[in-house]
This record gives sequence, structure tokens and C-alpha cells, in this order.
Amino acid sequence: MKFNIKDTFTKELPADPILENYRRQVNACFSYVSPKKTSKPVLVHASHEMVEELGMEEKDLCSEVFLDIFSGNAIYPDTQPYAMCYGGHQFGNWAGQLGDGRAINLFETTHNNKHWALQLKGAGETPYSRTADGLAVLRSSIREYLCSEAMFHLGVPTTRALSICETGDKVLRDILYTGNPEYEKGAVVCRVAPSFLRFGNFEILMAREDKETLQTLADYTIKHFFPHIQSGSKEGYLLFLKEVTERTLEMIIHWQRVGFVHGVMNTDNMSILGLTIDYGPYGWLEGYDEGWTPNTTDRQHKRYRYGNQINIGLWNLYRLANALYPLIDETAPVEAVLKGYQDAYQQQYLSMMKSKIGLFEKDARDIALINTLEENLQLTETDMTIFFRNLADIKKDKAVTDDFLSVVIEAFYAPQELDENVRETWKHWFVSYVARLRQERLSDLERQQKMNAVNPKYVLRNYMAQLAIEAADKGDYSVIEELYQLLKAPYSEQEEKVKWFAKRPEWARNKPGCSMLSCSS
Ligand SMILES: Nc1ncnc2c1ncn2[C@@H]1O[C@H](COP(=O)(O)OP(=O)(O)OP(=O)(O)O)[C@@H](O)[C@H]1O
Ligand SMILES: [Mg+2]
Repeated sequence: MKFNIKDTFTKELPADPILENYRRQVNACFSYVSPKKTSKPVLVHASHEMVEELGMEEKDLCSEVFLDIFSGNAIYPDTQPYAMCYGGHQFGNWAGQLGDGRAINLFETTHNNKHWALQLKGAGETPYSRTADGLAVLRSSIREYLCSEAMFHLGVPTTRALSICETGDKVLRDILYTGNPEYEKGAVVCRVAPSFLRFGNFEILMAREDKETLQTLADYTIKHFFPHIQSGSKEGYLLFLKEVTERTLEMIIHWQRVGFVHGVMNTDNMSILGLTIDYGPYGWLEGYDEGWTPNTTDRQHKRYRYGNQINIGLWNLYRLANALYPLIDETAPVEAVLKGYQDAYQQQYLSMMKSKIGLFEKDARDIALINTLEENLQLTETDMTIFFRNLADIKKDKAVTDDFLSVVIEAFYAPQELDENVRETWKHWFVSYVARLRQERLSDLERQQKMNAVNPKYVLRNYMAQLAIEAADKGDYSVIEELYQLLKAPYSEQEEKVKWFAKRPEWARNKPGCSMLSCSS
């Protein structure tokens, strides 16, 4: 196993001079820290694609070195692991220094002209661990591992995962915060991204009024990850902010398209590269509900509900703009960039939703058509994934007759109980929709193909991850493998795997881990 090590973060940014591992405030970009030794690591799963991306060989997966390095038991030669310092706004409030409390960066490497940072999550205490233990449990690690790879294959910008290992150590967690903590199996995920920088890395420097380091960090980020931007001037930092704004919006529009609810869109969980990061209490919309959030901590205010993710993206970008302000020092252009998000959002959201229902020509009434669709989807519990996938089967020359709902009937959670009002409301919509489809130039088949390329057949439904977790807890990793393979081709029919194209089973409706996720991970 050989990596082409190319560390930039630790080489170019200020380090914490203290090497001891105790909790503290750090006036630097990172602290050197070693992963915690694990007692009996076992490889649960590894992504063959990431193995290849990183320039490793299949046989490396079976090696002891692989297990040692990616469980935290050994350090790759000539590298020095570290935890990053960042702050963040949590649920709308400034939380001060947070930092990698349980993530430890191993090294950066290049392969095939791509640059990657590798990071262990759950690898033990760091100076940023505050009151917590630095560890992660198998349950949440499986969720992160499977979901980040699934999102990649859905075409959503995301951090990725190389491997997941059980540590052999026990971790104490109070899943439902009821005061009854229990021991669970510990695990470590190795995640991979060009960089793990977050909005919070910039915010903490601005909060500390450390303009010099702020500029160093911005210049570093631009040089390595936005190389087409000329750094060092107010125009450069503005362009940087603009591009982060665009990437963030693009990411969230993808979330809306596939029905992903992040669950904790705090600014410390917003990647500066516009990647989905921190797969904690996330969830997938099953019944389409704009007010749904999987995160029990957010149950009251539902700040991070599905229908609010785009607004929160903007709120978070305001925090980033504020953090970068000392480098720009002029209000009007910053406001223009943020205003750009709102304008772009309207237009991009519309074209994304149009693509989901197979509309590509222009018609001023499309906004209304989509608004009504979104209202109708909430009339009665309607499965988002099944609805959009099956809608592609509609024929534009077929009249909307009595069986008009049959094409999407599978999506309704209680199809026998649809009352007359609901049926009538849907009928109106289908009449307008079919009429609108007739304005399109595509044939039914062409439209279906296009719709099936944006409406996944398979997503990581909350209960699916839970099944993988329950099996893994008993030492059976086969469901992880099954879901991993399934989710590599989420837009393909995969007829032999069609059992996963199904509504959430009733047992999963209110089960913790399936519909309610806590931050206890
Ligand atoms: N078990 C833990 N031990 C130490 N620090 C933790 C632990 N869980 C969370 N934290 C820290 O609390 C803060 C907020 O946690 P959050 O749940 O957003 O992140 P996370 O799930 O640990 O990781 P990430 O954002 O890296 O995916 C972060 O600074 C995080 O490192
Ligand atoms: Mg986090």
C-alpha cells in the first residue's frame, strides 16, 4: 500500500504549538493529534471504487496495514495526523470553538491528478472534544458510510467514504436522551474529500479578529480548490464567496431533488467546497412532507426541515459572508452575491422540478403547476421516490379517465382511503399536467428516460439503513454489502432488487433510527 503523500494543510497553515492532547481553545488552524488505539479492529466494509481512486490495490484491503491505518492503530509513514479548528453557528446561535472533536485527518494524497484528504471519524479525543469522548458507534458509522457513497452515485456533491471498521471497543450512548445510556459497538469511518474545510473554519478566525490567519486560510483555499480565482484582492475574495454560494445552492437543490434532509445544517457542517458533509441525524423523505425533519433535537422548531433547507443555506452563507467580510470590506457587492443566491434559486429550483416531471419547454404556468403538485403530494401520505419514479410511466396521449391515478397509486400509503376530494384535486392536476405534456416535443419514451435519470428508483430509506445496522450488530455485514451494491446504480431498474423499491414498512413508522434520529452518534 503506497500513497503519494502531498500534505498542504499542515504545511501552509499555522499549527497549534501544543502537542499534548487535552481540551483547550486553540489560536491556530489545527492541532497535531494521534488516533486512539483500538483493541480489536475488524474491517466491516470498504469501497472498491475509493480504493481505486486513491491508487490502492484490491489486495491492500486484506492487508493488516490497511486495517491498522484505517482503524487508527498505525500512522502511515512520514505523516502526522491532526484535528482542525473551526467554530460554528448551531441552530442559529454562535457556539464558539467546536473543531474536529472526533475526526482526525490522516494525510493528503494525490492520484491521477486528483487531490484527496483522508480523515477518520470516531478515532478518539482531540483538543476539540469538549465534554465528549471522541468516538462513534457502529450504528451511526454505517449510516454515514452507506449514505455518503449513495449520495455520490445519485450525483449529489458529497464527501466520500473509503472504509468502515469496528474498533472492538464499547462506546456509551444515550440514544434517545432518556437518561439510560447503554454500551454500543464502536466504529471508525475513513472519509475522503478534496478538503474537509467548513464555513466554521473561517468563522472562528473572524470571531477571534485574526484577520491575518483568515487571509492565509482564504488564500490557501483559493489556491488549492478554486485555482481559477486570483486571490489577494477584494475582487478575488468576492469571487470566492460567489462560487461557494453557487456550489452550496447547487448541493441543496440536489438534496431537494432526491428527498434528502440533512438534519443538522449548522455552519460547522457546511463544506466550503459545497459537499454534503456530516451524515448524522439525516433522513430521506418517504411521505412527501415539507415540514419533516428527522432530527429529534430539532423537533420543536423544525429549523432544518426539508422545505427550509434552501433558506438555511442562505442563512449560513450570510454567516460565511460575515466571516470573509474583513477581507472584502464593502457591503454592496457582498449583498449582491447573496441576492444572486435568491435569484438563482428560483430559476434552478424550477428547472429541477420541471425535470422531475419531464417538462423542458417554457411555459409561464409551470410554476403554478409545480406548486399545486407540491400541495397535492401533502394531501395524504405519498411516497416521494415512488411517486416521481412511476410518474414517468404516464402516456401523454391517454385521456385522464377514471383510472388516472393508477400510474402512481403505489405511492400512496393508504390507497384505499383516498377520499373523493383528494381524488378530485389530483384529477385536476393530472388534467393540466397531461395537457402540458402535449406541448413537449419528446416522445413518451424519451421523456421517461430523462425523468428516470433524475428521479432515483432506489435511495437509502431510513429503515434500510436500520436493517443493515441490526444485522451488523449481530456480526452479519451482508446487508451493508447488499445496499452498497444496490445504491451504486440508484437510477437503474435492477429488477432483481425491486424489493427495495417499496414504501416504508409500518414497523418503521415511529421506530428510532427509522423516522427519528438523535444526534447521539
Ligand atoms: N463523540 C464526540 N466526541 C467528541 N466531539 C464530538 C463528538 N460528537 C460530536 N462532537 C463534536 O461536536 C461538534 C458538533 O458535532 P456534529 O454532530 O456536528 O459533528 P460530528 O458528527 O462529530 O462530525 P462531522 O461534522 O465531522 O461529520 C463537532 O465539533 C464535533 O466534532
Ligand atoms: Mg458536524
